Amino acid sequence: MDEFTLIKTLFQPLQELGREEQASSSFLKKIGDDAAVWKGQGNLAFSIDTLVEGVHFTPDIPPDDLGYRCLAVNLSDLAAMSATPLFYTLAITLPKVEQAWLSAFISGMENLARKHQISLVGGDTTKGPLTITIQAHGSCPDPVYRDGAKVGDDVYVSGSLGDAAAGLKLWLDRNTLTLDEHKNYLIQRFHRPTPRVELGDALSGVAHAMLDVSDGLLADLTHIAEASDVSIMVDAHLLPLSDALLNSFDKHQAVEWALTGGDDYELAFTAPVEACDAVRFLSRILNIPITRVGSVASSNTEASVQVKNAVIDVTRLGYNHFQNE
Ligand SMILES: Nc1ncnc2c1ncn2[C@@H]1O[C@H](COP(=O)(O)OP(=O)(O)O)[C@@H](O)[C@H]1O
Ligand SMILES: Cc1ncc(C[n+]2csc(CCOP(=O)(O)OP(=O)(O)O)c2C)c(N)n1
Ligand SMILES: [Mg+2]
Repeated sequence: MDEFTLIKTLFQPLQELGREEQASSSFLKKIGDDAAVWKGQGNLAFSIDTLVEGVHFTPDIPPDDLGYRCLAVNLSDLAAMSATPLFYTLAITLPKVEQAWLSAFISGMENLARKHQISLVGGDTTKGPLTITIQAHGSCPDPVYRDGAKVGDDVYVSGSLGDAAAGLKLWLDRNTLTLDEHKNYLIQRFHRPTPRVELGDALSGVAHAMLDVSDGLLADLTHIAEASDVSIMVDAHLLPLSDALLNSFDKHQAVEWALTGGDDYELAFTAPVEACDAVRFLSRILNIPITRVGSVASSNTEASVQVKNAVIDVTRLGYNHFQNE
């Protein structure tokens, strides 16, 4: 059973058991998007993600980068809902308590927490194989879901794609390479992704559907296609590839990573053609590149994502825990 079948068949049924179902509907969204949305005093979005040594990061990642990364990937999920982060909880499992390592880990986390002015409000600490789980909570007056894509929408992504997958490769091979400025930039993009919090917030009322790119652009856009019952066409010629990536790897490799590599934590969203000026304006005032990479078509058969002009054979759409199990 693959990751998403497992979630759908085993975990999703548990979402129906809440007391609130009988009273009035207090959740705008439970399982199935980048975060759940609770409609209390204003909407609260909350999202949880775990990072496991050897799966999400290598054992020798600098601990300050790890602290930063753990919080960043969770804030990215809030951004993808157009939520503003408020507070977070942390569950950490450590093989041993090493003071210097922990101080560095905390400083990396603190760096990002200060930037977004969010406090840690609870958690859990245990001994065992290094694993970090963060639940991030945010206010969400006007959430953007995955299911709102409309036929004719343009499809956009923030920043550049493929950098993180390249960064992982370089980090693994670093002892056999000379690391120049470009290669160090790519490693940094893998270890310290930038959650697009301000952009996610600003896209509420503009984007029809949105998510963050964690597994790979094609895998993640498939979630929008399925939730919205549309097909998405991505033009590989339009993919935003950084100078650092193009300077360090050949074009085929760059395109493959941009389409399927994952770990970039950029936002992918759809918006109506009329919103094109608004998107351009946001890109300029926030100083974040935003690139149109395709469009939304009706799904005559099955909702899916197609790629044109791919210079590579697309054999997998992205990362999937338990793929082929
Ligand atoms: N063990 C679980 N129990 C309940 N819901 C889950 C579980 N694992 C994943 N989900 C839900 O499934 C959806 C997809 O999860 P995931 O692919 O991890 O999203 P993301 O890429 O945004 O982190 C989300 O709504 C998430 O909350
Ligand atoms: C050491 C290492 N090997 C491989 C990867 C690649 N990788 C691992 S998990 C993953 C997908 C994102 O993780 P997931 O747990 O699915 O995050 P979510 O989609 O829930 O945000 C990717 C691209 C990595 N980040 N680190
Ligand atoms: Mg997740």
